[in-house]
Amino acid sequence: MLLPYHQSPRGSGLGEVKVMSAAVASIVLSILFGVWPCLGASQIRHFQWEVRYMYWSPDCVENVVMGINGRFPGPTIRAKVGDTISVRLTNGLLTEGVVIHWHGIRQFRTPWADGTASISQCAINPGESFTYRFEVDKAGTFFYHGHYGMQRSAGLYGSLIVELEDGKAEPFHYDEELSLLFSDWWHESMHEQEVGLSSIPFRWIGEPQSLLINGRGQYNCSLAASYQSRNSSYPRCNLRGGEQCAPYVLHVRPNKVYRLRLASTTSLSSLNFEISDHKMVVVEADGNYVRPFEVRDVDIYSGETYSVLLKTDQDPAQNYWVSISVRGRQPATPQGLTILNYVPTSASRLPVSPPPIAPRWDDFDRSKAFSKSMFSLLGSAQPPRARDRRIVLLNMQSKINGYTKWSINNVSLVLPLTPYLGAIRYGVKGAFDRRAPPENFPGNYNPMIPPLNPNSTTGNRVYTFLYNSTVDVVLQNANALSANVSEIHPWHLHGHDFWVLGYGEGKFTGGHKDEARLNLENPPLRNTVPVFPYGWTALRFVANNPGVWAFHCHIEPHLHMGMGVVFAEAVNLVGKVPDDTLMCGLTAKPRKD
Ligand SMILES: O=C1O[C@H]([C@@H](O)CO)C(O)=C1O
Repeated sequence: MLLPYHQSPRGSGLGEVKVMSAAVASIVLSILFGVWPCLGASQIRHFQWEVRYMYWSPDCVENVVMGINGRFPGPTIRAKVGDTISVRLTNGLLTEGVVIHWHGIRQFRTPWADGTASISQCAINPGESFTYRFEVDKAGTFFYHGHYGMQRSAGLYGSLIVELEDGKAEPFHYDEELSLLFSDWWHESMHEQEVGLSSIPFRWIGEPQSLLINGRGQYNCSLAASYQSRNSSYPRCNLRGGEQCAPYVLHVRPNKVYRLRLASTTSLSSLNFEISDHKMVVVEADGNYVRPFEVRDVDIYSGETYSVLLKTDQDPAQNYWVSISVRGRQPATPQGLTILNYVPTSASRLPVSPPPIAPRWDDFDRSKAFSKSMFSLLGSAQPPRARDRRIVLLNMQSKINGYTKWSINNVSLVLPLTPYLGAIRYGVKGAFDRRAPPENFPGNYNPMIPPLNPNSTTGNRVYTFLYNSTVDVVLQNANALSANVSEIHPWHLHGHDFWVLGYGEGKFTGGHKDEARLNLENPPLRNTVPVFPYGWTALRFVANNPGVWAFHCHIEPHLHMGMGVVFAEAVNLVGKVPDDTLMCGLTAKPRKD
């Protein structure tokens, strides 16, 4: 079929092959798929990607990473509200499946494109291709990443930025923008990590070797060596600038306002982001506007994104440090560094003072204060006043047959072989346990001490919500297996944004005291939220997106160890689930003789 394709004026991403006009796109789509996209200036943005392992040196040490079209991190997708993204993904991994999740995109009417293996689709086999086609209906800062096994730890991720429609303005002013994708990096492969987590005795992955900014870090050397005390062991990095591990320098012009788009795709680490001598104003979180607030540094958990405004109002003859540091776990990883360079000052001129000193890793009150200073921008959607249902999810570390696991209400998630979406949509029997999962944990459970009986079970049941009902989820943190240990868990919901109603200490009882902590006036909308040690986090969402959706701890080893649940709503309203998402388990078509 010949179509009048033309190059996108903004189509800069490698792998973006062609852009069809809206009119042609809508006709083609309606013929092919029976859907009618809105007419207007929206476009279909086509990308052709191949995922492959390749040799790469993210932190100056050669490893293999999962690259896309020969790049690490993968190419940035830029689109406008209303556009349709179409990514033809070829699995060039030699012997393993792959899927890609579009983190923060709600996938209205396309739940099969959510990119979650065993939930929304079968993993794409080596050598095969699959097309992710979905609409981006909301402006904001997003990213994408692998969602099969621990492929995010292998480096399968990149940025996804959705701009406002032409003619619409953000509720804040800025001159330019820069995008920073944060990640953590191990020298041990994702497969070794998975084996260790699934072994007796348990082998924890440990802290990362390096923190990466836009895929670049420096192991065993420091950009800031000249400031360090004499007993520091890090030598100066000998970088010329063209290396894969050379820092991504932020070049800025004086007296401008920059929108920095921050996204954390870390496997494990909670981060603190700071730029020396500069304040920032937080304006967006997970694709939602927040009431602007000024900060010196930003806490960012795995799965979260922010936009912050940075005024380049410091001495333009100097350069400044940009740093990310580990929070929430005792750090064993040097801070990730790069330079804010005031053009035309030479980028190789080192800042006058040493890099910012990170807040103490266990100053949880400081972390909570940051999270609690987030409110939605005036005029944002408010939550329904009343809930229809409330579930409480206890986050517990547990044991199953001697294996170390994470469990929710005493159940550790093991995904079924047949993806839920097709299994539920077509009523496939025996695909998973159809009984309702536990809505709460026993009243006499004390989350402040290690579990008295650490043994839990595996399961794959689904929390099913009535269409358009208002659901409250309370995440209850607890003591882990060891005494005096409770960790931060950033929880990410697929298919929805939720309002963060509030945070509390200790055990959630649902009494007046707890209810009084809930903000129904201007809670921020997000898709990822932390639950702090020994505390609880309450959130509310409307089950308005027909499909099956993962809700899980975004710490990748924790999800691997079972720390997630599955939500479903109105699957009967889901359109025809594409055959190529169903070619495994019980939805694979029987062979005709
Ligand atoms: O899941 C985890 O396991 C280890 C520790 O609890 C047991 O070694 C750790 O720090 C985690 O976050």
